Amino acid sequence: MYSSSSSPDKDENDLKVSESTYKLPIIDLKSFKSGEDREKVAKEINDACKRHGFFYIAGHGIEEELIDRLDSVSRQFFALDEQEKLKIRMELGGSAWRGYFPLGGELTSNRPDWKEGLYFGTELQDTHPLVVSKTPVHGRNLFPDESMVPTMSQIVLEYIEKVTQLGHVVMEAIALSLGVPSDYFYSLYTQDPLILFRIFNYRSQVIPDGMDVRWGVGEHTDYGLLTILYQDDIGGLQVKVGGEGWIKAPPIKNTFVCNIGDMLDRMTGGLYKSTPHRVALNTSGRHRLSFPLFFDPNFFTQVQPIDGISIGQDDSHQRWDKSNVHEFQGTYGDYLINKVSQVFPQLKQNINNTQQQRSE
Ligand SMILES: O=C(O)CCC(=O)C(=O)O
Ligand SMILES: [Fe+2]
Repeated sequence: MYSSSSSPDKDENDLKVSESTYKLPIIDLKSFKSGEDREKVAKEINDACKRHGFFYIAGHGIEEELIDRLDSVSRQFFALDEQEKLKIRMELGGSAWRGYFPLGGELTSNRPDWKEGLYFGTELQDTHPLVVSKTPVHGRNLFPDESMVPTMSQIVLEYIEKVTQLGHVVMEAIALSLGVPSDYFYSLYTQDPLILFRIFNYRSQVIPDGMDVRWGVGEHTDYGLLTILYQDDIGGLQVKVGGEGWIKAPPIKNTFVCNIGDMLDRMTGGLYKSTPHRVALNTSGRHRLSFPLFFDPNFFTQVQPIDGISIGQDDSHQRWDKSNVHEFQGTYGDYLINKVSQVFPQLKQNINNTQQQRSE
């Protein structure tokens, strides 16, 4: 999830990406989940978040078989004719912000990203009060016809459910890593978290002449608390770590990549930074699939700094979006919609239309 980036012209795909032995840490959650060694894991998370804002998690308990099934139905979907895929295009999802967007349908840095994708979130029925009241980014998912991609809906919903549970566990570890009670985030922000889930396909193909495309996804930070990303074996994710420049975050079997978002940066007064990242153009000859799940504060909560943590310094001059996350006033929903409208002007339009209909 991202908004427009500064992406200066000198930022070519392979420029200054360190090939060195620098590695992001892998944190094994097994002993945290079993309760055996929570302090050790909390300490590792503390180090990782202070240094990079990115880490891998192993021992997460999500079955490989579920991920394989998700990968397989996603490939089936992206292999369909464009016409078929467009039957669930995002415009049909309205302000719920769900559905398919084609290649070039999302802008970063006012340039199209070289990816197509599917947008999902927590499944809410049309009768749910938040759907009845047309709350943005809440609603029913759009799935391909069962005859086209059998079982995709069940697999996606099962994956969202399980990775959301994992998100609660990682947030407990993050709470302990900050010296607050393990249920700190749950009790204040994530009892009913905002969950958005994407499936991206970064096609490996030559960019047509005249199209100004530089990245799979341009430089950005994520907006919420925690992103849990599964990526296939192709690679391309790059992370900007302080002092080191851009480094690669390659796929590691049986792990997820986690990174913290702007709201955790805000709550920790910048102690845990939301770290910029981007995805290089895919030239591997095979499609690259990635599956980020955004585990975010409840839409209606106002995200405040943790008691006792000093208010973060204004770092907007260094940030890709030139904004100051410490200064923001409003709910998480306000923050999100404002950001998202920059990449999907159409969503803002849908929300405005909905609000207008409501007031008529
Ligand atoms: O596809 C990836 O590896 C990363 C995607 C990403 O950064 C995002 O969706 O926010
Ligand atoms: Fe991201």
